[in-house]
Amino acid sequence: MPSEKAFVFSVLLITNTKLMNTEALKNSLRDSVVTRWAMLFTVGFVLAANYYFYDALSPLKSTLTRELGFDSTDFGLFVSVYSVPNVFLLMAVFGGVILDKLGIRRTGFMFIAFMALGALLTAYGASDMYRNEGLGYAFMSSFMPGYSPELKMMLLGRFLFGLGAETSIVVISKIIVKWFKGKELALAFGVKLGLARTGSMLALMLSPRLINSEAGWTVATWFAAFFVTTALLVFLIYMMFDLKLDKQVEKSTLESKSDPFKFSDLGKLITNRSFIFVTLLCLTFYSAVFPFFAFSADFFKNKFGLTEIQSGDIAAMMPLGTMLFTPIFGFFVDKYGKAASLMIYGSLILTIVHLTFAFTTVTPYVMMVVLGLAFSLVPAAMWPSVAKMIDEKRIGSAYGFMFSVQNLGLWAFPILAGMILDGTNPVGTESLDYTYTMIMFSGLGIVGFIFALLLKREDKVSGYGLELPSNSK
Ligand SMILES: NCCCC[C@H](N)C(=O)NCC(=O)O
Repeated sequence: MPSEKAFVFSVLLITNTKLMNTEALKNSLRDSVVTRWAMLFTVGFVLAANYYFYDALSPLKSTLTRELGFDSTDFGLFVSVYSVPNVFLLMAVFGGVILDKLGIRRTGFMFIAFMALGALLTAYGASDMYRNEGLGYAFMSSFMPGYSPELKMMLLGRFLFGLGAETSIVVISKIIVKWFKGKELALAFGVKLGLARTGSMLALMLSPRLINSEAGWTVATWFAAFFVTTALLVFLIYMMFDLKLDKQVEKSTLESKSDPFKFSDLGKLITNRSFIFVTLLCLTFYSAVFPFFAFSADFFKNKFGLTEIQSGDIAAMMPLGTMLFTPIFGFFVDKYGKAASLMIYGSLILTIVHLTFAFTTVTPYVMMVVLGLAFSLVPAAMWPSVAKMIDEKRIGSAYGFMFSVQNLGLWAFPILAGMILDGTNPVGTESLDYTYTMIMFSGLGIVGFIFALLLKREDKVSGYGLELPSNSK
């Protein structure tokens, strides 16, 4: 019968197409171990440049005071302005939404370009060229006389850098999910973070050495800015591979584009209790780490009477530790799970380290490595856990939302740390007392610990399987 034949023919056709699609999927670029790890190292370079620039001026706090007249509050303001676009303009949220809408290539390029522009402007603001009545100097001198024209130009640069930097991290997180979901996802996140921390470590070690260059201390800021500009070029290489993968996957799976973004999606995020606890842990934990890290070299210099180079080297112990530990914990999470428990241990260790810094003189070399342990446990477990709670199509918006909330802390706590320092140390004090600042960071650690406990308890109800290995979910 013709209708029967037609039915059998269509069943055969569908089965055959499905088989072909599965075959093509198997052979897509992401299935080549070498290619997907090469992609990770390519975007890891962009991340390393991002983190390098973020930390490049941290070991130069006293140089900024000497050369540009910054006090601790100015320095805190400079560190925190990075977060202003992400908190007050919700740039990381919009960046995530734009990412889910426009895709990885266009969003990535646009936001890394912002990073490069911001980095170049910051270096320009500190340069002799600008300070000798260069372009924009007169304008920056014409308002808010309480703030120097150098500080204002550098704030503008860091604002633009922050606007690009956070969204570019969201883009890179989505890239990792795209290439590694269902494979060694947590390990990939661990290596990605290890590469990012390489940037921080290099910044802490190189910047205090570059300020002694014959061409002057600003070599340190220009070097950082050119590193970021190179990252923009490196991202172009990634874009070519991303395009190729999309063509393969489109052909083979007839996969629909991601659904258009709806604001109700944000509503879904903020009513997901596990997501809320992980976001609040992200806010408190990172507020106790990054703002502390920005002041850490100056803290060691003041508390232990060290030079700029020695203090930078000690501060660099923390990212050095994380470069080793984060991939190991990532591997552990993939294989054995226990992500929620690792976040609890990480928060506890963080609190103990800060209390030790506040009240003892235990050698900072050891404590910074221990801090590196805490700073590996939580990130290695946290970021892949989000991919278990949230659908891949919404992962950009989810990471963007978390980053915006986290940036509230990265904005407020450097300013608070600077104000506490200026407030508890009379003007002209030879060595700054950091005790109260460290108590503030310890308090954040304790609150983070509570959110980590709540997250683990909630996981038993929600069933996302945070305690289970990666491929079992
Ligand atoms: N580069 C310093 C700020 C980065 C913050 C970023 N939103 C983030 O959380 N990255 C993950 C990490 O563990 O570094």
